[in-house]
Amino acid sequence: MALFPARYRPRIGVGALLLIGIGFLLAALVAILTIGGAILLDRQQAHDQRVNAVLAEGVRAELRAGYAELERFLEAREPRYRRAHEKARQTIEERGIEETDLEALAKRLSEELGDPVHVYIVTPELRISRTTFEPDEGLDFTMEGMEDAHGMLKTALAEDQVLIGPPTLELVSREFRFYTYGPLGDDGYALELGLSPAFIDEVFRGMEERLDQRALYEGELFFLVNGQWLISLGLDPALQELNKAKAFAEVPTQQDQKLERFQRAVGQRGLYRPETTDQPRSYYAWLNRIELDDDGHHLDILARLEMQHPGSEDVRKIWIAVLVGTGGLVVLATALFHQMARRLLVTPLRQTAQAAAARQTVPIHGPVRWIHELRLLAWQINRGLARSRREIHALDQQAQHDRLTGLLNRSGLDQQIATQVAQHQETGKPLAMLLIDLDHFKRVNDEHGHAVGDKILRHLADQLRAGVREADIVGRWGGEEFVILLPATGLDGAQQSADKLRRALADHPVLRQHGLTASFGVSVLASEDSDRDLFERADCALYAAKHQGRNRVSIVSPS
Ligand SMILES: Nc1nc2c(ncn2[C@@H]2O[C@H](COP(=O)(O)OP(=O)(O)OP(=O)(O)O)[C@@H](O)[C@H]2O)c(=O)[nH]1
Repeated sequence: MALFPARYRPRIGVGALLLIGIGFLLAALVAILTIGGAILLDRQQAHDQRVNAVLAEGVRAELRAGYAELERFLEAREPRYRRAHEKARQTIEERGIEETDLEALAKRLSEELGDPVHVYIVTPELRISRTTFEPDEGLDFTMEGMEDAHGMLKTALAEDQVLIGPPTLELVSREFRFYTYGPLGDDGYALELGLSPAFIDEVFRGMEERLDQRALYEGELFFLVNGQWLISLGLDPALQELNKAKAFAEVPTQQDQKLERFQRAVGQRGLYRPETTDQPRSYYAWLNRIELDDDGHHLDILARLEMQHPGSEDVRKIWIAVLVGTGGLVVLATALFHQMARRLLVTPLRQTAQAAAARQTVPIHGPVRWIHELRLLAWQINRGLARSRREIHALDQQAQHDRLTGLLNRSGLDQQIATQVAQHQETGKPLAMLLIDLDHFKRVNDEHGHAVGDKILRHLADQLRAGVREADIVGRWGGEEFVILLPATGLDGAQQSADKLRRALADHPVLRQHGLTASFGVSVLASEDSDRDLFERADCALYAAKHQGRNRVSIVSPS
């Protein structure tokens, strides 16, 4: 059998409702995270592009500034430098550059200038070597690390990769170095090791593959030889004296912490922002790596950038917005769920419980109509209520009726008498009572047994019921004694009715077969009477009828 009648067929269940709600929430979360993620990605890409742009322009500007600074520095030196430079240039031009041997060149310069010439060489291992060429002395390459540098320099010169140009004397090798010539205080002249334009070109060739936009830039360019800090390209104010070589040598130990950051940037080969930096807008970008020789010597080029609006700030703001959005959505969804649960479940359940407690029918409308479980609950409660009403009614009927005759029993009669008395008091209409008792019924029981007695009682009841009006109330008071209430009937009418019944009983075939008759006591309700008064007077009348010989009607009217 189906659980529900067709008209109660379920529409939507609580489970489905929850699933729909959770599905909606998840979909919203996925949407928010997807959109947020897309925006984040977009911003991140925009940020990377901005960084690349500032790198491209910034690095170029850095290089230009470095050279300009160097030139200004050299040009601003004392006239002695200019004179020395000019003299050196003329010397080399006059004699040509057949001698590509640095030692020979330095020696010749020394002799021409009449002053000592110092050669500073920075090796890839960052060892600074100084060799002094006195006008009349030979070369001394006995210092530590000189052999390597000497070899490289010799090669560069041997390959005729030497360039002379103003304002400094530059001996340029395509490999990685240029040399500047300048006065060294009162000690003579110096050849300094630097970087060639060809080398810078090589740097850019690598970089330009990665950088294609231009933007404002503020920062520095750095070189890292074999993973160790070398120097920024622009002239450091601290290095503006001619003892630069000494400063170069001291840099690694002074910049230990900085070096660590660069090394991390090199390790990442990309944009790097130190987590613990005291400059939150500083970035370090790895640009390129140049292999210096076959022995693994290499040079990394790095840039430090100052970003006006660090991308990470932007990204962080978006993340916060996404998180706040998600949190807000969760709060909103919770409030929505709460409202839904209250409207669709809690309130209908509470109303259902109240209706059930008051034994009232649960109305099936609104959420109760639409939600499967509520509908089932309401329907079952209503069905149970209807059943219990029927049962209560049946029990009530049972409690107020006589099982043998089906007439009202004493309890039922009491209730009817009270009702009729109340109506009488209300309407003023008369009320009569007949009290009927079989005569010598004991004899029948004794002679024929109780079963026959019962049968006679049932016949008597039928006869009484059949002999009165529809509105009259017939009941069994107990034993063989019966009561008939006659609403809207006065004493005369009651007497007539009693006479008629008495005759009918006397003529009843079954009663007559056993020689049975009945005595009647009749009375009417007086206005000041209670229920009890009416019955007692009827009982008195019955007693009188019995006493006067039975099979008669006796009347006791209110005094
Ligand atoms: N068969 C049967 N007998 C009943 C029932 N209730 C009462 N009686 C009998 O009714 C008889 C009443 O006897 P009594 O009170 O002496 O009255 P009576 O014999 O009718 O004599 P009077 O009333 O004086 O004429 C008793 O024998 C009861 O057992 C019943 O439900 N069924």
